[in-house]
Amino acid sequence: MSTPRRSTVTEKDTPAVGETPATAGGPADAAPGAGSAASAKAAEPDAAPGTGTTAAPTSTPAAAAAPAAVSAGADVAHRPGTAAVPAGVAAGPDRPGGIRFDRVTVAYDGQTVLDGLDLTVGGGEVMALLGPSGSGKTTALRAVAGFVRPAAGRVLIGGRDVTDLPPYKRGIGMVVQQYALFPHLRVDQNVAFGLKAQKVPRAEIPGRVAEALEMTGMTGYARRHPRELSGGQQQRVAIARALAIRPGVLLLDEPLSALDAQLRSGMLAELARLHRELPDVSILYVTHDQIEALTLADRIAVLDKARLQDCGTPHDLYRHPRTAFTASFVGNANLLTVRAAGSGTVRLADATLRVTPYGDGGGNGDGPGEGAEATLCVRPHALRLTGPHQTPKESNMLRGTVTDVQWRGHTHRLLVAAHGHELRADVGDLRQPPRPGDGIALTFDAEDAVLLPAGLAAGGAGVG
Ligand SMILES: Nc1ncnc2c1ncn2[C@@H]1O[C@H](COP(=O)(O)OP(=O)(O)OP(=O)(O)O)[C@@H](O)[C@H]1O
Repeated sequence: MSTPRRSTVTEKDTPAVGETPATAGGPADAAPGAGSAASAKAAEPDAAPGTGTTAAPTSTPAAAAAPAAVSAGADVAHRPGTAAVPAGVAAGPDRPGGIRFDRVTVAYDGQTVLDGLDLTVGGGEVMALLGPSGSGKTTALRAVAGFVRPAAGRVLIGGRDVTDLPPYKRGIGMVVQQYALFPHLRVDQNVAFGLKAQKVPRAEIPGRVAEALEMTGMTGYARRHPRELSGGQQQRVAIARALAIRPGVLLLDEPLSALDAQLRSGMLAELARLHRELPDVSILYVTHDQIEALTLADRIAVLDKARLQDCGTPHDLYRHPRTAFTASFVGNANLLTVRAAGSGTVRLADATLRVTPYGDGGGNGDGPGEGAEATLCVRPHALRLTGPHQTPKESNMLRGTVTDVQWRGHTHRLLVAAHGHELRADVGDLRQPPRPGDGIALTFDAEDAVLLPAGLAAGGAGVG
């Protein structure tokens, strides 16, 4: 997979990206049902009318069957005409094909839920959309699928403006959390569904179904019904169905969240393998699981409150978050309120700490003036345990009192009250871990301490 670096430029700076024809195997003009696995989250009640489908299953693949109805549903965004269009913060890698959000704004009943999204998913790239609940991730995906119409902006797939095209003409495959298989159809029939709708020649269909089932390891299950499959197997069938149409773009909306932890990790590896086998397929992957995003994505786009907050490679976002929000959402972070003290140092209560200043690797622009408040991001694993009375050569030492010790198998997570914050430190599996009440000292390197604009720093943040 490609590993382009994060960019702060807008699309204007990279005009060719996403504008050239797709190289992926997706049909440019798929027939109805081409996105046969294309159903929005669990069900698309608003996409169902007029589809001529048979009874919708509990986890309705309504959209799969009903693409044409989308433009008429209540789901269609109004055009308020007042949508803010902020400058984009990301540009994609320079590979043709893929998806381009050209300042896409989506509103429901006049309320903007996606605000001027300016983002490119390069040809063959895996882009994770990561963000808290309600941040607009699924809405962005649905704008690509054609289930929601932007109030402003354009969506391009493979360089072609698809904003006004119905879903079935977009050459997309889509997989959602709840599998959305037709319960009354066998596995092979489910997989064949989109191909028939796409009017693939009858003689070709068995081969295409077999190919998709093989790719997903489901060859032996062709004649079963969904109820005879486990959740993981059903999701494989849903993926097979999406792949059978040979889409140029694969949209995955929390595809693993209905699975248990072990299955999730297995399926994650499967998805990575599938992507290696289909290097031209661009994947947009909606998740709020940072591990999934870090594992699978070439780049991660972080959304919050309807806006793109940051975009970059997993490593870049993790090592050099630009905002406290990104730092807390991509990986775990201790976020400490500090004051700039000049010459690459900050003050945290009575401690002076050497830090990575703004702009060093992270592109945070000008640093805070001396005495100004800022946020310091230190990852839990960057903290090293040392004795309370030691005076190491490096200046970055925080003294505190252990408030809790959690054994996590390969690490001990220490919670430490220090300098007005509760720090989290992941310090390896200790033979003799400290106990609550013990005084300890933690040290860290300046390059592991990233200075960020002030904000979000009440005693640390992050998940896990
Ligand atoms: N059909 C709809 N009508 C009105 N509002 C909607 C509709 N669909 C989504 N919204 C609202 O749009 C906002 C963004 O929703 P969206 O589903 O895109 O968020 P998300 O980031 O995918 O969240 P989650 O992680 O919980 O799925 C939310 O406030 C949601 O309530």
